[in-house]
Amino acid sequence: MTAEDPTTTLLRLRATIDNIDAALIFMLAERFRATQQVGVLKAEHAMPASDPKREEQQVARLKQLAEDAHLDPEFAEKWFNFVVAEVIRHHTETAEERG
Ligand SMILES: O=C(O)C(=O)C[C@]1(C(=O)O)C=C[C@@H](O)C=C1
Repeated sequence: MTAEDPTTTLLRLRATIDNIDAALIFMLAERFRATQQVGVLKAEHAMPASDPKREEQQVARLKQLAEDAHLDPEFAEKWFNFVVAEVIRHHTETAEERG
């Protein structure tokens, strides 16, 4: 069996990366669609934008999942905190608009 040409290998791997990046964008869009509704619910019922206890549970769960998947748990936590900071920013804006 002949080895694959390095350029072909690179292109093949990049095609996989592109598919995964596209899936991540769709997943993130769905997540933000859900959190947008949470933001409206919270604003309408005068609930606080953030819920640190819930975040603690999410981080613990995601770090365990990351470990199981051989992904750096610290990276998983950083990713989560980055996304949640944006969600809280949206919630705060929604509360200001509706409050
Ligand atoms: O579950 C909530 O209460 C949300 O507002 C969603 C969410 C999240 O993005 O997962 C965001 C902010 C909260 O601090 C906790 C979780």
